[in-house]
Amino acid sequence: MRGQYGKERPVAVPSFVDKVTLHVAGGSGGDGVASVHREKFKPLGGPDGGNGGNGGDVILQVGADVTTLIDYHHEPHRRGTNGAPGAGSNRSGSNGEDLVLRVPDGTVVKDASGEVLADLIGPGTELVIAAGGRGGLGNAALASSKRKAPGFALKGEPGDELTITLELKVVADVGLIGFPSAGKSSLIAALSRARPKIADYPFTTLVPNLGVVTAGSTTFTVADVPGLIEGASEGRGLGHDFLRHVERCAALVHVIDCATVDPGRDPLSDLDVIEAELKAYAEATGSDLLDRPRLVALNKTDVPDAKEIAGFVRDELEARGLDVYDVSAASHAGLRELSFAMAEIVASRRAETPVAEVTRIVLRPKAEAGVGREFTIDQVNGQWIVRGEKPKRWVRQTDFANDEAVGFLADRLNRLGVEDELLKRGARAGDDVVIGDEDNAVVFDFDPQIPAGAEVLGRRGEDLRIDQSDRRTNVQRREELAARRAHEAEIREARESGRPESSAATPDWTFPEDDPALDGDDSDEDRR
Ligand SMILES: Nc1nc2c(ncn2[C@@H]2O[C@H](COP(=O)(O)OP(=O)(O)OP(=O)(O)O)[C@@H](O)[C@H]2O)c(=O)[nH]1
Ligand SMILES: [Mg+2]
Repeated sequence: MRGQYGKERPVAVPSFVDKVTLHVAGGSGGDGVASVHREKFKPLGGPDGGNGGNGGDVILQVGADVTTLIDYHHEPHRRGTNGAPGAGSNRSGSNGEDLVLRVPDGTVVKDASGEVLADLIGPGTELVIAAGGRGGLGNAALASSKRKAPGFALKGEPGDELTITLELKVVADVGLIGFPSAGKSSLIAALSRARPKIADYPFTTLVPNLGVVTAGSTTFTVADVPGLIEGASEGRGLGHDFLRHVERCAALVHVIDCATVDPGRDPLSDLDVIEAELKAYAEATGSDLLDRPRLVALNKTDVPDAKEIAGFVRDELEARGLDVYDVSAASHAGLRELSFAMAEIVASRRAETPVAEVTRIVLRPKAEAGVGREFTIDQVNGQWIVRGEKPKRWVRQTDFANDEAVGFLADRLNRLGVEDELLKRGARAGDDVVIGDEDNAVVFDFDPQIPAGAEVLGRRGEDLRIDQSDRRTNVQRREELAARRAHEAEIREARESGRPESSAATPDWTFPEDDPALDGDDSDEDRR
């Protein structure tokens, strides 16, 4: 819509949004880089590729001054900033910035299936809803004594990505409940500075209004929710949706219209209808709403007939154990007593409940492979499916265009015991081994004979993976070295004396000079 001067005219928008669907994604981690230090007269320096920065998280944070979710209604896609890639000369990429999404107190976070992930209460409370991806290691960080100049780097990982719904449950101390047009909005307007819409037709209030009331030394909040009618708990009228707003309240006030001219309605039956709705709601949702103390405000007593009706029902209500107040939102009669009664309940409830501490909630991915295990292997349709956080992550970090990087992945998987387990389970060479997310899986040919890493390939005839399991001590190494020297001397002697060397040519042991099992650094790169 364009106004007179071509400017955007403000479009009417709902001012209170209490339920939104949001798509959140952590920033991607930056790629590590493979680079070799270059200097004059030193053409082949060491690896100096820096690490990629971590992607930024998406964080939900309760803000004391935030009252609606409307911003997310307008912009439902949010993501953290990506980490920057590493660079040569050991320069790390910068980390992506976290994206902090401020939400109102009382925001319930659910996943796409409707499962509650968190209930965010108390200003400052935070939830890391989508973690950023880790940056990949550069080749400098991947170098080790067995892999002096890696020609590859790890890729940054994508951040978590998920669809959530945010639902606002008003966190108020006192909830006003009652039939449409009972005068709930009028009452909150008379008690506080809230200025809700008031009209003589039902369902004037469509979303809750909050007001702040001070009585004596207690300051508390009062929520005016949309009118309830019979069947509300089954979705009639405005339905379930707003009953959840009174769930958090310490006390409920029945606002009863004593001036109604509707046939078939009177204060007692109105109260019964509302109570039945609360009960049905509590049963359907498992809420403990029925435990809340109740007050009764017999409203509109400025109307003579209404004052009389209020007098008739008072005894009956008190006999039910209820605290009853004659009030008039119009003349403000009885409001002082009512507000002090509310304050008293609120104060005693506050004294019982300790102040909620500011919490930071971090959702960790559930251990996919089960407790205490790094991975699981299942056989499905003739394929071997390897599941586990680490294998999945390592696959994401691998640059499959680089053979050395693929070898490094195979090395890591073997160190974790994947190959051993596959052999144990009866996998044969040529079988498909699937690792990774369903839609992002990588299929390998199982080939247990081929040495894993590119550098491992450099030493022909040795299967280093066998040696890895039996770590040798330095004493053993020295002994083996001495044995090898002796053996070489034997061969030399044999050559010099013209004897055939065949008998001495194949020692029955191997001596990798650079045994990967002796590198203490492997665990560190595996943890990334
Ligand atoms: N005479 C009189 N009229 C009142 C009083 N309180 C509210 N009303 C009138 O009752 C009508 C309904 O008032 P609201 O405050 O909008 O009622 P509500 O309970 O918020 O209604 P919904 O939002 O539709 O559920 C309006 O016309 C008010 O002016 C009162 O104390 N005395
Ligand atoms: Mg209202």
